[in-house]
Amino acid sequence: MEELPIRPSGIFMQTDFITPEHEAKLLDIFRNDLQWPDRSGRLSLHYGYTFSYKTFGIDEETPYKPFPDWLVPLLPPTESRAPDQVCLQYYAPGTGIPPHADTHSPFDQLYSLSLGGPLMMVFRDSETGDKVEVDLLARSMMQMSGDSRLHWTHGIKSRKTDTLPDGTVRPRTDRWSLTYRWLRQPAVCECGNEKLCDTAQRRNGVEKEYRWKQYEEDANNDATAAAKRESTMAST
Ligand SMILES: O=C(O)CCC(=O)C(=O)O
Ligand SMILES: [Fe+2]
Repeated sequence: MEELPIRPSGIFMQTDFITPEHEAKLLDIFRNDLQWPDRSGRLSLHYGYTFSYKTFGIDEETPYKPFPDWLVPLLPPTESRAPDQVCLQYYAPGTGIPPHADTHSPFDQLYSLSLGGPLMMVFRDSETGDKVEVDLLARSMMQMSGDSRLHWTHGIKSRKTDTLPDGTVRPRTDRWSLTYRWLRQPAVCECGNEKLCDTAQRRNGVEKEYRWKQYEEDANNDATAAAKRESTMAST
């Protein structure tokens, strides 16, 4: 994987992680074989361990969901072990995900594989507010580490087109992503960023109710209420 020569630092990308033929087979499985929640907005399916936002550890009440056969060849080979949690998400054209930093303390490495239509992800520096768009091309595997993982938020605007740097307006089409997470043991982060880090906030006694925390709980619960809330959040 190659680090992108941009700010934020720490974004590693491998384009063409799989072949177009392999991708076509996966999209066929996603479209025809999987049981998706029956609602609008971004849809998620979870594999592996479910995370508990009460204990900040594995949710012992939810049984481990083994990785399906189609998922095994898609695990990042650059890590020494398989991820603890994988989330498959579907974005219909116009659907996004609010800006957030995935919770620091429970999770360490973070990867995302893009399939189907390309779109722009927006990274935002939590200190300066600077924004940078990164094009998530089909079949590319991205690792978010360092600043891009800890000190910048990431999100996807809810819109039907993206404007490329050369001015081309590119329509969105159906997109799927796989997000891979590894649990951090012990569940503490030493980055010290009080705006984005839940460990730093807890130590300073200022745990705030950020919208992205609610988003992560929603992603785990797949509640219908979450979809409603998100449709209002995403427009802000
Ligand atoms: O769709 C993606 O590529 C990333 C999704 C994301 O940010 C997340 O699930 O935390
Ligand atoms: Fe994320």
